[in-house]
Amino acid sequence: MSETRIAIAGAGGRMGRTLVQAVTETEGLVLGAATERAGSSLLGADAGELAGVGPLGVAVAAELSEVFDDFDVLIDFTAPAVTIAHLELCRVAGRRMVIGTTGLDATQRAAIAGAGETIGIVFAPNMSVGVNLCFRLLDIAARVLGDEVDIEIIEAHHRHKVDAPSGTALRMGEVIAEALGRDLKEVAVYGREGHAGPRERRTIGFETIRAGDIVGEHSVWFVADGERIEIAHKASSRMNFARGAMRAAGWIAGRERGLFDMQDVLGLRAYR
Ligand SMILES: NC(=O)C1=CN([C@@H]2O[C@H](COP(=O)(O)OP(=O)(O)OC[C@H]3O[C@@H](n4cnc5c(N)ncnc54)[C@H](OP(=O)(O)O)[C@@H]3O)[C@@H](O)[C@H]2O)C=CC1
Ligand SMILES: O=C(O)C1=N[C@H](C(=O)O)C[C@H](O)C1
Repeated sequence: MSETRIAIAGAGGRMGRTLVQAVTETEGLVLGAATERAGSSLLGADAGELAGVGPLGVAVAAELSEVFDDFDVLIDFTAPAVTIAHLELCRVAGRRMVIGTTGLDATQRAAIAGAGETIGIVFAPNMSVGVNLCFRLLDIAARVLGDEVDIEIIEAHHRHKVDAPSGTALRMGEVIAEALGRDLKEVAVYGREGHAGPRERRTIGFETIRAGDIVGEHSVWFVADGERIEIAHKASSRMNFARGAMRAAGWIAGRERGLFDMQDVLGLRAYR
């Protein structure tokens, strides 16, 4: 069987470097291309050297259009505007995508859904198997505990993270709200300050911590009078996300079109 050629966008970033390393550790995948922003000091560097795995013979390019002949699946963990620009290029060129970027607005998410009618896309705010298992556990907890508990979602990330709450925390809120028949847009409360008033049972609270080098921590509290259930995930390495992205890339390589997430890749929908 032939290998799937992977392109990594943002190959010099925190996730980009980890993704390049993960490609070299994954059977059936090979690095075909790597990109960085135009003007970056990293252009022309060997992507393997940047990732600390030794030379791979793939020079970092400034434009995706320069390397279209060199890859089958683009893995994009960059920034919303960058991802959307890449999306349009991949849609026209017929290249599949794995998108891990968070912080996209409703219009940008709709663009991804639209492109899924033409190309295969896996789009997920967290590619770790553990977090995706947590999504299923949260669905069960919310259905069992229902309106008898107050629900709070607490997330912590490194000081460089630019979007808040994290994409994972928001997805956790969506999973819980859907299980409870609530609309997250109506019940979400983001941080509290001043005279916030007593808590309303149906609200779902979000608290955000940004500090140091925390890779990514999420904790959901279901609090009743006299007991508290916590469902928590703590990432101490970005390799968990990268390995999930590799599974997604191998999986989407075999699908012509459609928008999917990690629940599809991992077969977790069967547990709903
Ligand atoms: N789904 C998941 O499992 C996970 C998702 N994420 C998400 O991934 C995204 C990236 O996170 P992280 O790696 O920490 O961020 P970084 O800022 O470290 O990486 C982003 C990289 O993209 C580069 N870049 C900017 N513009 C372009 C362009 N036009 N073409 C190619 N590359 C470009 C940046 O370069 P420069 O710095 O020079 O601008 C940078 O190197 C975030 O949205 C984050 O939330 C993170 C971890 C897991
Ligand atoms: O920016 C990060 O680092 C991470 N972002 C993702 C998110 O916003 O949920 C996933 C992970 O927690 C790391």
